[in-house]
Amino acid sequence: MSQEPSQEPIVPASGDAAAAGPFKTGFVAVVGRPNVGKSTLTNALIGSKISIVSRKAQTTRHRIHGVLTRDNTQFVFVDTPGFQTRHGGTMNRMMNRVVTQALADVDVIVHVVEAGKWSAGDEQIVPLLPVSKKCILAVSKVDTLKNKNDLFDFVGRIMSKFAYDAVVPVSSVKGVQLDTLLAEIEQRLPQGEFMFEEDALTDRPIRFIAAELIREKIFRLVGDELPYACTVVIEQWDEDENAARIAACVVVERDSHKPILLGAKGTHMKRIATEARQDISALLDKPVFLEIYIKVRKGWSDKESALRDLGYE
Ligand SMILES: Nc1nc2c(ncn2[C@@H]2O[C@H](COP(=O)(O)OP(=O)(O)OP(=O)(O)O)[C@@H](O)[C@H]2O)c(=O)[nH]1
Repeated sequence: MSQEPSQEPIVPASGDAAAAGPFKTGFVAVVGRPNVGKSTLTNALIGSKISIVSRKAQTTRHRIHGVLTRDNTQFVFVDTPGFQTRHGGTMNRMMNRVVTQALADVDVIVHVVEAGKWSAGDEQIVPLLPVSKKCILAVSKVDTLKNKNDLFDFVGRIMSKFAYDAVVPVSSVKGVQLDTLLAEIEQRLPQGEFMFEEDALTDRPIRFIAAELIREKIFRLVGDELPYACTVVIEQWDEDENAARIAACVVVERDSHKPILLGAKGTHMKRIATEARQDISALLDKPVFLEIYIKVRKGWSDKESALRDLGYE
């Protein structure tokens, strides 16, 4: 994605009582194995599921997930794809490279692990954590724990693997300790002027977000059966002030993936399309007509060029 050249630093509007300096700002990466709750946590921290445009200053090579501005602090959350453990091949290597690069120049890393569940996937993340960075261990989904005392042993074992700067047990679903986690991150951000407008949430183009919303529905509904085997491409986008007509194509790897996506009598696909349409409609603030097609493109996830065509870097 192209980046705007740096402009004047942005400071909160004068007259805002909370806005007297010094200001803190920095990049925060939320990492962890798939399914530990990274996206849910990041969204809960930012406080909005859908985030739209409005980056002003500062060149960055990060992909911005969202920006949270609280009083004198701006948290810039950057995207790092899940560390893939289930799927071999080119896709993994590319993904892992992206993770390592993303970690190299952020200010704070939040390593998310799921309460009571440590697996080989988590183990693979530890050597990727740069020792020179501030790193916070967030133990997610604590609402699922039957015995809270088990948490002490669990955390103790993880702390023996890496010198985390802080540990915060959280539940994104129940809103437990999210403020504590933000405070721990904030403490470790460097001083600096804000890089984004205060209401900025992300720099992703709206079509990309629409495709992500569709992909999210697919993963929610059939993710276990279709791990990393599909992507979404927006093929048509006609929008006027009254409505948007969108055609999206879901690309899967095998013929056998098609019926999984469709579900019995098309029920899965219907639900995916309905939920995605509602979200995109809320995002655009107008009615949306959404058509979703399925295409089979054999072996696409193992071909770097095909991946690039589909928008992966
Ligand atoms: N009970 C409970 N479930 C949660 C919580 N946070 C996330 N989940 C669930 O855990 C699952 C995975 O959450 P995601 O946020 O998609 O996890 P992720 O780490 O971003 O996953 P990848 O995209 O595969 O890397 C979803 O079904 C969430 O609803 C939580 O605090 N409590």
